Amino acid sequence: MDSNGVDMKLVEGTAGYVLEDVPHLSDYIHDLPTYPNPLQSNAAYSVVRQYFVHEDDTVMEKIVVHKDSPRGTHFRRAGPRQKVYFKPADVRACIVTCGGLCPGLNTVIREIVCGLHFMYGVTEVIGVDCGFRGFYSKNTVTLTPKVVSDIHKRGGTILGTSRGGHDTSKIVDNIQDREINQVYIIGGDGTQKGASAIYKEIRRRGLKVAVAGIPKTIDNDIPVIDKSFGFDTAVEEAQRAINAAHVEATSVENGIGLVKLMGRYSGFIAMYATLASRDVDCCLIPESPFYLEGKGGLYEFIEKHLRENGHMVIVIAEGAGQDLVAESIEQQDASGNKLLKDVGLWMSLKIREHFAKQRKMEITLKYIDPTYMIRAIPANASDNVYSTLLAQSAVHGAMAGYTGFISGLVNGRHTYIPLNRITEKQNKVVITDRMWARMLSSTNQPSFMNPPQGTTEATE
Ligand SMILES: Nc1ncnc2c1ncn2[C@@H]1O[C@H](COP(=O)(O)OP(=O)(O)OP(=O)(O)O)[C@@H](O)[C@H]1O
Ligand SMILES: O=P(O)(O)OC[C@H]1O[C@](O)(CO)[C@@H](O)[C@@H]1O
Ligand SMILES: [Mg+2]
Repeated sequence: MDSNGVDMKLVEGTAGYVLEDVPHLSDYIHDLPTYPNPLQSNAAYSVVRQYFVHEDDTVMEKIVVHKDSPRGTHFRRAGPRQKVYFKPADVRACIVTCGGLCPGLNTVIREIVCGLHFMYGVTEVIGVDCGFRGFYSKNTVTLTPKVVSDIHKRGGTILGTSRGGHDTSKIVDNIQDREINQVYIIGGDGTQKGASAIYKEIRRRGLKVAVAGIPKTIDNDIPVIDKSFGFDTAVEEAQRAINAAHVEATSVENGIGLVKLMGRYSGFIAMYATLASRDVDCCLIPESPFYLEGKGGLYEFIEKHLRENGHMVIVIAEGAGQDLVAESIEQQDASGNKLLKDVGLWMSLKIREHFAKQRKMEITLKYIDPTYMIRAIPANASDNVYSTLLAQSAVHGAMAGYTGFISGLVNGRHTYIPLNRITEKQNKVVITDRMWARMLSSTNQPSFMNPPQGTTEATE
């Protein structure tokens, strides 16, 4: 049993080989008919040698091994199978998008619709309006290749999205009422927990409905997968804000450019944007606590840096330093996520206040908050390709009868990962790993490891 009380499908082999397999409709519905995969007669694919994925193909989770290491955990390789468990004419698919926006959402929607249509001949695809609650409180939209043909060029999601409103039983009732038999759920960690609940309820009711998740998270906080779609686009867009901060900071005496980037619990966007830019002198993320006052603190670093260089750029992830920003009431959004205090604004006030009080140095600070600008844009070329492949993998998986899975990239290979595996924990920057060290050595910022006594607490 996993921590959510779901049976894990483990297959063990020699030398410590473990396959963490994904559920299949035939696990709980017996004697399901199968059909030849229509791709066999598809003009585009029929010429491709070994187009179908071999039953036994799996992908290793850890690829750095020692001579005597066990072979370890593997995931099923994604891709089309020889046999499918749905007759195309019988498929009635739906797509829903939940949680915050992310570049590439429309591409995933487009490619699920086009993949189903052009690869499998499925014509009935509906879009659920505005997230999970759309299953029972909104109308649906019909999705055809024509409707979605150019949506990948637009940011956001044409279906709309929302937080909260997940009522498993009502959602599954609706799936049953509408005779939907493939559910594609695009969203982050919360959404995939919702997808897992839907899958379990569908299985409890014994329905022939495949549930496929496509992980979406601009924060890159989904574990196991190499990275989430839209992440690169967001990092790229963040460069524009950092460049502006740099231009502002270098154009005045003792200029400071402060940029706040997304990252609720995970600082990947801030870390990668910093590494990409090289103009950043200090990067602050939720995983690495910092302090302001005293020896080794942020103020000391700023002062020293300004004296030596005359300007500086600071990038802060929205979830960083939340313990420092004093406020009494903790608030949550509709999904139960902690509502963050505006650390960027707070920090800009604190730095200004500190230097004004100290009277040693006059500074000019410009605060740039591009929060929503980095996620409300269309995917760049590489994220478009990535989103396309994730969507196609999800379609192949659902057609092959797999369920309760997400399609995800593991060590550069497309795989099917059990839903429960990615909802158990969040992916975070490990500050004892080499990537954080690379980042620190690019900025030369303090590690903030040894706060002097009495300076770590909220300062107001
Ligand atoms: N534990 C859970 N069980 C069932 N549904 C959940 C759970 N957590 C969240 N959800 C539902 O999933 C949807 C999206 O959740 P949330 O707002 O946390 O965004 P997310 O998918 O984590 O995306 P992101 O955080 O990247 O914006 C909401 O409709 C919420 O009700
Ligand atoms: O304002 P919203 O839509 O709730 O989204 C903000 C949150 O969404 C995220 O981008 C995750 O999708 C977080 O980084 C951020 O805290
Ligand atoms: Mg989330």
